[in-house]
Amino acid sequence: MGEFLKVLTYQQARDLLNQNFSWAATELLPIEKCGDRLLAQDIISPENIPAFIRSSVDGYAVDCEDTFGSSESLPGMLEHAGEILMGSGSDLTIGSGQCAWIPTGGMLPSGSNAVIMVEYTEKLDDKTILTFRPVGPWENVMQTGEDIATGELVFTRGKRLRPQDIGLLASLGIHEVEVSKQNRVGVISTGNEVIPIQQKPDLGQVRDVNSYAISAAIQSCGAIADVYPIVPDSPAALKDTMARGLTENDLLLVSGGSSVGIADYTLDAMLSFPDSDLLFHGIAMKPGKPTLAVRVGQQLIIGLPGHPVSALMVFHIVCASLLSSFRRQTVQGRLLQNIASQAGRDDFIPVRLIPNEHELTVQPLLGKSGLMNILAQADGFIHIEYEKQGLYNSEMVTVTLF
Ligand SMILES: Nc1nc2c(c(=O)[nH]1)N[C@H]1C(S)=C(S)[C@@H](COP(=O)(O)OP(=O)(O)OC[C@H]3O[C@@H](n4cnc5c(N)ncnc54)[C@H](O)[C@@H]3O)O[C@H]1N2
Ligand code: MOO
Repeated sequence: MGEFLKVLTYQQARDLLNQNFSWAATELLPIEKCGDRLLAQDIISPENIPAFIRSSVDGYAVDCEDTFGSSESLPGMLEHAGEILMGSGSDLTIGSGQCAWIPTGGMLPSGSNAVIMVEYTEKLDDKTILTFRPVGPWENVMQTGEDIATGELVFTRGKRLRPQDIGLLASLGIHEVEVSKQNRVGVISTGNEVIPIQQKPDLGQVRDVNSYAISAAIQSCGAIADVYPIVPDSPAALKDTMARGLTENDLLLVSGGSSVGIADYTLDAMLSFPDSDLLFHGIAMKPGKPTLAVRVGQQLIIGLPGHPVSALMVFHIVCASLLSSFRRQTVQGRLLQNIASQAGRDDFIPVRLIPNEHELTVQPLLGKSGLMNILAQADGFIHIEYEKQGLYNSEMVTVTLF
């Protein structure tokens, strides 16, 4: 039986993993395939949006000065000089005292600098329009480049593309962009007691929770999870599956067997690869103490604790930043009870949020790391820092949301 070697704080562990993991290569993809992908290039606008001065309403294009002084009781009178057609430029020019019908999105004719909405006008006859209120300069108009100007930095490298971002790229006519290739992450569960979820466990057996929970977490980071069949407590079988996992993936996550028990072979199997280097074994955090990581050549194998709650929490806190720059949202709430902790380790405690009239209250969900239901009920988690010995009832705390 070994000892925990090279114990780090969770920040040191996270930094070390980030230093030893490189982004997958990039690929050029059509924007319709880029939802949720990470941009691998800056996007500079090649043109102005809008490219011409556009009306934002249906109405009449006018020189605003010609509407000054008009009111319900004393309407102004303008000559109807023509109509702007949608989707084409116009050589119409508005002279003094004239107006032209313009649809929403139409291009303003020269001589006009505002649009009066149709509901504030009345057609007296084919040639005459009454105006019942004044409009100011550039009222109801979108200026050239008002949305985006030529040469403007629209997005920076590393940004996750959301539907509205894809829409903006479409508006600029950018139909393909360089994005990071999706990382492939191998997921291995190990343990003689762990069985496929389709089977009914005998006494002493448990269904394989980690393969499913961890691969869902990997997918939520935008990466591809590659799940391997459960490996029994056999160093040779573990090494075989890890060897396959390393050739087929960018990163390997192995859950179980990471502690120091007699059947905990994960570390030995990792270190049996030539060119392997132990980055850490043990993190001063709860849950997650037995977490370990080994670099094999240019690749990483991370050993997550077997307990499903620990495995998932360690993934969120230590591993997720390898795959995604996405930061989880936080909210503030008032703690509902004292929580004791040990100085010299970071604690992460699942919590439920209870909305109150004026603030959120935070109910800690305390229990052992094997209790998956705790995490399923949690809205997020709170952090008790390394040097603290606990948190007090009624303290305001920051909750990181799942
Ligand atoms: N003497 C000590 N014992 C333990 C320590 C310690 O510091 N000293 N740490 C404890 C902590 S904390 C954890 S967490 C566990 C982690 O141990 P392992 O990573 O070696 O995991 P196993 O022993 O293989 O499994 C622990 C537990 O989780 C269940 N398990 C494992 N894999 C799965 C899976 N894929 N799906 C569902 N459940 C799984 C397994 O049956 C065990 O019950 O070590 C403590 N011990
Ligand atoms: O990783 Mo362990 O949860 O501290 O049970």
